[in-house]
Amino acid sequence: MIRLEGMTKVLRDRNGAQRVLFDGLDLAFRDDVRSVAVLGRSGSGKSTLLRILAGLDLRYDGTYVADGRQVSRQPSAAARFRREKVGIVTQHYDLLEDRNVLRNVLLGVEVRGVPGRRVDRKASVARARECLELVGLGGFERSRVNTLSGGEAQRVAIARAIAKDPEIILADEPTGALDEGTEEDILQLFARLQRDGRHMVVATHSETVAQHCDVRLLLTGGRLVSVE
Ligand SMILES: Nc1ncnc2c1ncn2[C@@H]1O[C@H](COP(=O)(O)OP(=O)(O)OP(=O)(O)O)[C@@H](O)[C@H]1O
Repeated sequence: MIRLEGMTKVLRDRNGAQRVLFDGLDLAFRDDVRSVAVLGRSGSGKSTLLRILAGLDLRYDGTYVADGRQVSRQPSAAARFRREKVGIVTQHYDLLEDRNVLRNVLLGVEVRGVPGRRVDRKASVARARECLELVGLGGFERSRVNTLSGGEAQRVAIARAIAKDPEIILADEPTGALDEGTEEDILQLFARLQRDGRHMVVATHSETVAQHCDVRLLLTGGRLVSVE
């Protein structure tokens, strides 16, 4: 489903010095693998890797293939790929504070809308409500985003990411703000999405989250290595 080959990315720090973040990194899902946990020290590049997989960061060398097709580094093609295939839970949630919870999740549903085709607003609202129920936030539809706790905001971000039923779900520390019970509920939801055929890449520092993934990889020295 997802394959990265020889991915190299070089950064420049504030002083203009070069730093090789990814150095010929390879990543491939075996047929039986639905979820991959990416572990690694702070600053090793986990979020950057997810941004590349999402088609948000296009400045790298190497090959990225998803669903048998090379993902273009041309911005509009990458945006189309993202719109059609990817749901992403970012580390800082990136919710829009001027919209209520329902409208934030609706952004995830309607982003898949094909340009020129009318959006079925009623069906979109029903889907957004369903996703809020799935993350345990039924009843929060009208809440303002800036009144939410960290864990509630994180679950809104998860609801938005899964709302369009994407083939690839990318999640950056998706349970970092959740208590143990809520984390377990979200991990069960992720397991269900995988049983339904979705693929996930999860960046995490949590051993619990990593153990719920099929494969665990450590990002170190600019490459991914297998860990138990
Ligand atoms: N646009 C950029 N320009 C320069 N450096 C960057 C840029 N984006 C990220 N970095 C640097 O790249 C490194 C990797 O960052 P990234 O956020 O991917 O790490 P991470 O493994 O997700 O860290 P954490 O576990 O703390 O979230 C960091 O040292 C960061 O400062």
